[in-house]
Amino acid sequence: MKKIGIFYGSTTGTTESVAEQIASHLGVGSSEVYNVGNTDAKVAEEYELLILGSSTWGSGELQDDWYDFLEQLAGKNLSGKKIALFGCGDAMSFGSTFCDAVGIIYEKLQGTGATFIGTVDPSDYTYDASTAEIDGQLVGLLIDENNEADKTELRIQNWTDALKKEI
Ligand SMILES: Cc1cc2nc3c(=O)[nH]c(=O)nc-3n(C[C@H](O)[C@H](O)[C@H](O)COP(=O)(O)O)c2cc1C
Repeated sequence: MKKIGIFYGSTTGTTESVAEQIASHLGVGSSEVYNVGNTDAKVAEEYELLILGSSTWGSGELQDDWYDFLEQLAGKNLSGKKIALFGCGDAMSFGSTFCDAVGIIYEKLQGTGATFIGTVDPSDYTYDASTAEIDGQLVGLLIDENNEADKTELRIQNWTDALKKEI
């Protein structure tokens, strides 16, 4: 198994909780789970697989703590590393910007040389639009604790099972 670091930004704790659940499924210790609000992006260089998670705020914007971290990360050479994305959002109240932060991170890190893994079939979701959907696939795991909390556990289980096969 490759060395995995999980990096999240979370305003009310939802994405933090999902990050912890992902860690537990992948056997990643709590010392490898980082809040981007108090972490130097240099830490990411230590890992072979970066699992990056952000909730979406405003109207389709990154969670606040992500801005600086993402800027720093985007300036790095991440060739040879893999990146898997996840995010939390609300498909009922924000159906046209559902989990857009995931799409923002995906776009921003395109020039880093990293390989993205962990795409998800969108057919299990109902939303109007999301920048996380590219070419008919979601570029990461989307979680909606506000409306579909009952699906969260299985979504995390399926995603982490699939990730294990890609790493
Ligand atoms: C003011 C406000 C704006 C939001 N904007 C969006 C949005 O554009 N898209 C979306 O999918 N969710 C949006 N949400 C929902 C949050 O992303 C969701 O509640 C998430 O679980 C919060 O995660 P966190 O506690 O980890 O920050 C918004 C919530 C609030 C209160």
